[in-house]
Amino acid sequence: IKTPSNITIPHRGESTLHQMFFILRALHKSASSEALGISAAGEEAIPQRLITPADVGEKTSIKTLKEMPGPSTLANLIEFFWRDGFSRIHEIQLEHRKKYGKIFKSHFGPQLVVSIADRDLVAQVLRAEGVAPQRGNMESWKEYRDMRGRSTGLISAEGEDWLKMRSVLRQLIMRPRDVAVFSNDVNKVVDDLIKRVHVLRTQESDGATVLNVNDLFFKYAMEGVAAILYECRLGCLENEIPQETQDYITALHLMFSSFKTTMYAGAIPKWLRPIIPKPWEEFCLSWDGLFKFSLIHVDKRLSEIKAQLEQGEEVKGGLLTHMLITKEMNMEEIYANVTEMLLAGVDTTSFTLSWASYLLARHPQIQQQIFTEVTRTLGPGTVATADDVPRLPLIRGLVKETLSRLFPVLPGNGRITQDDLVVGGYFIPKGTQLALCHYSTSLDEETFADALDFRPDRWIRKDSTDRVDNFGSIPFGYGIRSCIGRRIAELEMHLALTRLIQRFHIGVSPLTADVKAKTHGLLCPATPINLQFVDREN
Ligand code: HEM
Repeated sequence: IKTPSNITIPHRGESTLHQMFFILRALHKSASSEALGISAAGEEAIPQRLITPADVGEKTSIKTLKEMPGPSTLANLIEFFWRDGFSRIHEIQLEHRKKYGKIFKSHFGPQLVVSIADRDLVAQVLRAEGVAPQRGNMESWKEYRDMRGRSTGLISAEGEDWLKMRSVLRQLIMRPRDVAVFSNDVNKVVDDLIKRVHVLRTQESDGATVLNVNDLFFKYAMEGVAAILYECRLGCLENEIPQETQDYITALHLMFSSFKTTMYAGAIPKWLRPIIPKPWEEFCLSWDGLFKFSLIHVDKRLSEIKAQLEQGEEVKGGLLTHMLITKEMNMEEIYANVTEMLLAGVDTTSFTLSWASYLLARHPQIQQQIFTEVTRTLGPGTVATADDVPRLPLIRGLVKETLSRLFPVLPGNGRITQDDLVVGGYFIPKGTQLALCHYSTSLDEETFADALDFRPDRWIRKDSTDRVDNFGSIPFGYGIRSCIGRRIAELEMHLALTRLIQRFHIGVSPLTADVKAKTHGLLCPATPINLQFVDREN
């Protein structure tokens, strides 16, 4: 980015920052219906505006929410609080889909959630979205920001505020070609990932095993996304991690590891906070840590830019530089957005890489096919860039089969309806919290034959009409409110997996039994994945 010399750089004084947990938050909130934007009329609602079946192509007569099947409040309480349903949200989706059908309702205290577990109904809901869709209730996020005088970012913002920031950011990182320019930066991080594999495996007696690969991929994902967002390196993959980076990791872990606690931060009414202070305190503490880290890095880049301008030098840079120079967002909005993007971009990417490596290790023949494709396409030892990825359909298929089907890291998503709707023959009043059940749709045999099989080649298109992607698997969401970091995440995953497959034969360590998934905000491994990385002969 070239900067005209007359440009003034804003300083802080001038301006006022996939789990995942969007749907979990909605599911677990016990805030009042009003706060949640649920229609006051609730289940018994009579349409304010007459919606005819023809509006949505329905042929049957419209039923009310009261007629919709679903588990009772008591059954839900037992499921979630007694049988630890929080860690089995994905399995519960499948069970409820089987028991109640494509669309069913659940009560969580005063909160009504309508779950949609069908590809076509999900499509109908998302296609009917307005200009600023709402995912779920973000009151606790907003409360923290108001308390500290911070701005909302893309995840937490709504309405006009969201629309404004989204329109800035979507110009910058939504298309593959926007992020292709980061190939070299990401590849430098991949170099360090490979070096780290070498270091870690020497620490084990077989000289091949990397214990708990998610720890490695977490550091890779954080380093990769920060290289793009902050335009700097954090040292996550070094032997000695710098203290400020370590502090950030602690804050991030606090946010996710004490997931239930931080989730309850929003669920526990304010008047109960003096009696049960811990959830809210931890919630604030972890946000403090996340924001602090962003402030350090954004301010550092700002100082560098100012210094360059003072020297009369041309300012070149990436995403952050662009945001700082164009001033399309104020400083608080920049802090909030990089903070929320870093938060959204690390665990989502690292769990997907862990699951993809695990699947490769469990399926040596498929791994060999992918290796053959990579070697034939790139030639031995060539480092892939974003431009090569379209020529590596099995690498893309590997990510899709992992993320879009077997282990969708966000097993569900949410929407609050912004208009009265008829879905699946039921009238759903404006303001209803919907849960879109991606885990169950991604395993639906009607959409994916042999749905439980790991087949990256199912994603290879035979011709231009042969579209295998559809609403049965939308791991990054859909439409105007879909994941803004999708292309960044894909770049990081494609480049890392290609290089790992080129360099190593990945096998399951004898220390690893069958690894099951559990929901902990995101769909993550229930036990550590330990893998062997054996050098391939080139
Ligand atoms: C495998 C990796 C990832 C997955 C599966 C994922 C998935 C998702 C999903 C499902 C949503 C909600 C979309 C919707 O409601 O329709 C979302 C939103 C979001 N994601 Fe990601 N994500 C990933 C990586 C990233 C990365 C790397 C970043 C940032 C660099 C990021 C930033 C965001 C943000 C800011 C939002 C909120 C967008 C908005 O509300 O406008 N994500 N993501």
